[in-house]
Amino acid sequence: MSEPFTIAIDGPAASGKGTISRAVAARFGCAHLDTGLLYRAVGAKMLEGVPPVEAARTLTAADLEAGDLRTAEIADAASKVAVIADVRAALVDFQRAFARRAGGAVLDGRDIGTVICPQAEVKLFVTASPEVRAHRRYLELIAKGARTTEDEVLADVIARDERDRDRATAPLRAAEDAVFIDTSHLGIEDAVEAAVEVIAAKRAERA
Ligand SMILES: Nc1ncnc2c1ncn2[C@@H]1O[C@H](COP(=O)(O)OP(=O)(O)O)[C@@H](O)[C@H]1O
Ligand SMILES: Nc1ccn([C@@H]2O[C@H](COP(=O)(O)OP(=O)(O)O)[C@@H](O)[C@H]2O)c(=O)n1
Repeated sequence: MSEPFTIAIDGPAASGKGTISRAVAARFGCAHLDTGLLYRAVGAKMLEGVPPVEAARTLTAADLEAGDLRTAEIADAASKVAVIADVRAALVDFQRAFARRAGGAVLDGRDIGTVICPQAEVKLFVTASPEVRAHRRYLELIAKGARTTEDEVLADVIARDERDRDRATAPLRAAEDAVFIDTSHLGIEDAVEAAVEVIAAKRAERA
């Protein structure tokens, strides 16, 4: 992809959007931005005592690589700072510039197809049942040595989805022109193939 070509991938917690995004970026040779990491980095700073809006306005690349941001505690903090309109506003320009870079870009998050890149050439909305998502996230967390239970992870996932769907600014929802991929009964390879098919068809339309 030599011209800007934006692929927006949204969906609830642990639906598989990051896995699909990384694979799609590798397949089409474009850059990938996990926008959840921006909110996680701001959430982590809030837990250290930095006011969230200040953290968002001064975020650096190093903050995105600071330790393990993929913990349950930081996920919860991320969804709390993500409710604050000024936090979201501080992160918009960076995401939009990334989306239009030469060579194409894949961004995954909650509001990419609706707010950050409403003009994206491809929009996907990745879903799976809460139980399937919690199971996958549970396996991921215990593999890293976290002490938790599947019930606890399910409660966290449901609470975070509700906060993300119910907030006033840029709530989690599918864009009207998004293509849905339900990964509840799809393995990783099949989920990636489903996404690749949609993207390849859109690229062919454009050629
Ligand atoms: N289709 C799938 N089948 C089984 N496991 C999956 C699938 N997609 C993702 N996973 C696993 O589920 C976990 C969450 O996936 P991830 O892509 O990080 O989700 P998200 O980015 O939506 O939070 C990871 O451990 C990942 O390997
Ligand atoms: N574009 C985005 C990305 C994430 N977020 C917030 O950041 C939190 C963490 O996002 P994430 O994508 O890392 O979470 P997972 O889906 O990987 O569990 C979400 O629950 C949202 O509250 C957001 O509001 N907008």
